[in-house]
Amino acid sequence: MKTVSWKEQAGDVPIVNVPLSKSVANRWLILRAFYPEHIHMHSLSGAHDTAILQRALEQGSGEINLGPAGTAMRFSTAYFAVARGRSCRLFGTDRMHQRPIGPLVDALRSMGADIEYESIHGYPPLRIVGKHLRGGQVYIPADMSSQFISALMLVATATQDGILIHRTSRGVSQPYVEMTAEVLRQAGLHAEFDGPRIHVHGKVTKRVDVPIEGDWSAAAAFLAWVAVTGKPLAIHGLSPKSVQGDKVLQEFAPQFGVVGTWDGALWKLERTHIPTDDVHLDLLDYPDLAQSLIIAAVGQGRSGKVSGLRTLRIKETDRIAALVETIEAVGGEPTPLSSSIYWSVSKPVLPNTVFKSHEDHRMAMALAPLSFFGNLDIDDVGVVAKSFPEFWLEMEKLGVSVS
Ligand SMILES: O=C(O)C1=C[C@@H](OP(=O)(O)O)[C@@H](O)[C@H](O)C1
Ligand SMILES: C=C(OP(=O)(O)O)C(=O)O
Repeated sequence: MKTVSWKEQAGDVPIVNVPLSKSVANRWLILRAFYPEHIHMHSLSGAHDTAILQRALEQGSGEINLGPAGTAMRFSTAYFAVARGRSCRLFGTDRMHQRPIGPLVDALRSMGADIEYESIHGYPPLRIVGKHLRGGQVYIPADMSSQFISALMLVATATQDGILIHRTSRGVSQPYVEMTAEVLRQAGLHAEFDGPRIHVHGKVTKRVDVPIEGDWSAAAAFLAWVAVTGKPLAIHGLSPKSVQGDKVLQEFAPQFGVVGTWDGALWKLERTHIPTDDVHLDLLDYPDLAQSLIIAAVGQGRSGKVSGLRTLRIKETDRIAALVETIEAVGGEPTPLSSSIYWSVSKPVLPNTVFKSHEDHRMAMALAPLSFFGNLDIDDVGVVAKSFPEFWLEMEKLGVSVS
């Protein structure tokens, strides 16, 4: 257990850094595994999840531990399914074994992949014997995780004919699919969309120097800090024209009374007022922003409703349940539904209780702005390393200390 405390800072507006995007890095790692001669990554996200995927690809066979890294598990499943002549067992944390993977396994098997469930049908651990796959058409529901679609897209280049993916239901986290397509195009591959169909084909034939990108998802915690505390800051490392969907934070900021301006490589954030209306957001496309934005609203003393949260129940923890617990702890009244949450709150009050991060990096980061109201006890602050190992060091620049 650690106590997070905040002290008013004097001096210039602080500049915080975001890590490199783990989502972008994870895509390039898969492509580099197919094309080590062509794809050159000059720096890598420090996120533990990215290190986990890198290690898994280097290990190449045998017992492969993917820990809590969901994207790494999904991408590795597709990668090892097409890794001819190699056998592996993919496993992770207990929570990983509760996160579904069935639709991806079904799609890969429909192309001839050899994948077996070790215990529960539809969930890791998996046993995979890599084979050469022809590719062709696959059908897959898109309403559980976009990572399944991205995984298929990333391995299409290793199949003989490429893959024509038919999405059989409305997609969640759609910008991540577009991010995958953009990365494929940057590598010189073809990713063509036609309604629910995505056709991915081609081979990498030229040298690619991988462009680096700061992590927009990580920026949500800093936007929330400004929204709750009213203290300005500047974020270094982001690009307004990123391939990441979470750059939508630029559009969400005004809903929290926060003005964002670009000054060269800095995104400067300043709160002009706390809006008096309720917060209404649909985050179907931006699930990773939910915790920070909801706690930002609660910290501003605003009620609201956020929809599009279906996938939050199957992430590092049941994030809807974790949010309910947090909102209740500060005196709000949350109502969870299957894919949304609404709540009422007036002024948040810090209770004498230990907040739980539920082994979820985004929960720990989202809690940070509550330290504005008093000393905040969190059971596990180290969990941030999954995507942002330097998070608490960056928060020190804002006057936050962890002891
Ligand atoms: O493809 C990716 O890099 C990701 C896709 C999203 O997952 P879902 O598609 O499962 O919502 C997101 O929540 C996750 O953090 C990263
Ligand atoms: C859901 C996340 O990651 P993953 O699915 O890769 O575990 C996340 O980083 O918020």
